[in-house]
Amino acid sequence: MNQPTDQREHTPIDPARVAAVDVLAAVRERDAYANLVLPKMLRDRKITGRDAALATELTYGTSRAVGMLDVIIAEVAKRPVTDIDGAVLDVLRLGTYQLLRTRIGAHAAVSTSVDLVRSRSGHGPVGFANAVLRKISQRDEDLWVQSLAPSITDDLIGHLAFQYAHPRWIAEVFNEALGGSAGALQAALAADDERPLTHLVARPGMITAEELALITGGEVGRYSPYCVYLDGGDPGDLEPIREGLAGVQDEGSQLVARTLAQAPLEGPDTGRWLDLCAGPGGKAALLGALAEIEGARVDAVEKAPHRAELISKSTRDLPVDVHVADGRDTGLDPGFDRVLVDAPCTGLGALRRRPEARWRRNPEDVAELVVLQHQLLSSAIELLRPGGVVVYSTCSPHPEETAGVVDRIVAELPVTALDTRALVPAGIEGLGSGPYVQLWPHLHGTDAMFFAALRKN
Ligand SMILES: C[S@@+](CC[C@H](N)C(=O)[O-])C[C@H]1O[C@@H](n2cnc3c(N)ncnc32)[C@H](O)[C@@H]1O
Repeated sequence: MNQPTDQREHTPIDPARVAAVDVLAAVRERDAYANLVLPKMLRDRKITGRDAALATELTYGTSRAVGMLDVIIAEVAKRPVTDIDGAVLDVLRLGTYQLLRTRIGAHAAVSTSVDLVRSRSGHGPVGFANAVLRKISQRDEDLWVQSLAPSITDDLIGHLAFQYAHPRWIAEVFNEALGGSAGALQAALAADDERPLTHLVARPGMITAEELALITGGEVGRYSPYCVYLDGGDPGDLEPIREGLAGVQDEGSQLVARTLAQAPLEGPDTGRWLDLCAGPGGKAALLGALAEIEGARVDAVEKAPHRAELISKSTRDLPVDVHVADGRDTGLDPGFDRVLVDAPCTGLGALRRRPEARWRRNPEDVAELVVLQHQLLSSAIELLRPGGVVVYSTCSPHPEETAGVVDRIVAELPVTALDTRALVPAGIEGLGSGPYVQLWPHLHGTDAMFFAALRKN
């Protein structure tokens, strides 16, 4: 059993809360990613079973809600959170999350938090932390939302953003992408605020989704023929994943790769496929498995060398050639039949899987990304043969980096937009008015992936 970092006091603190607060500190101090730090910490500290589940729920839940928790903490502490010592703030956030968003009793939430403050920061801030958390415990989440969120009648978007713990600008982007429907916005923010299922991909030709579901105890996915849903547990422990027969991949991403592999071409498929932004290799691995079945080969381009290495690992034994290059100037011969541009983007569609990301992104990030996305898609079309198909995708529903980029390219270059909705498996509802596809967590249970298929004239 792991022990708390400081044993000055007699109360042993449970390993789950110690791990959670250590991850929150890493996120705050060095911009770490909670979903990378926590699994490693659990393994290193041999935290398993219920303790691991609790640590995961507390860490990710607190990270997702942090902006909302901070407003409540600042109100009660009567000072901005920037004036609170970081180590104390981490514990206050963790304690407030437990009080407002879990079924953990108020006494346990407050007393474990006070113990954590004492063990990490000494006696000085104990009284302060105790008083703040006791006061927060006097109301439930709904009452805090009522008293601190913008008014529902004057500022509906601001209200929903607060209620579902999203920065306001992101709620505005979702609202625009959803066509201004308040009901849809509420559903989208609520779904984005929940713990997502883990999605596995059964690599075609190696294992079927049915076999993978049987081995893992998961459930076969609704839309992608390769998908299995898992509710909890560390997928890294699963044999089919360790053996490379399966991977972790959102079902929406699986549909993107499948669409590229199956889109109808004009003229024969000569077997030259390209993934222009391939790191860390999730889609390249699925494309590689599909290429093997079709007798094709995939060139996988990635600018960052360490991410290119990850592609090599995930595509070992598959017909995939990895190139460290800039997708805007690859040096590869043109004439590809199929090209994927899974563009670098804001990631606003995958916020539920990257707990702290919503509080890190800025609206200013978008303009620069849109320039890069346009350049990458132009380059892809240059590398494509006439009659070939390019699929442009983002894990974002932001109108500027999705339809905005594609519409401009269609107006500028000799390409025709295909009805991408017709290229996904039958029976997926809620794909909108087309021609592109926008998936949503609240409608499809996937990340909010956007994708558009274009054919070169
Ligand atoms: C959204 S991610 C791709 C995810 C990948 N397709 C997968 O499924 O695992 C975008 C990738 O593009 C890379 N990238 C950024 N700028 C690039 C450029 N100019 N040329 C090629 N790759 C680039 C990033 O390093 C990142 O790995």
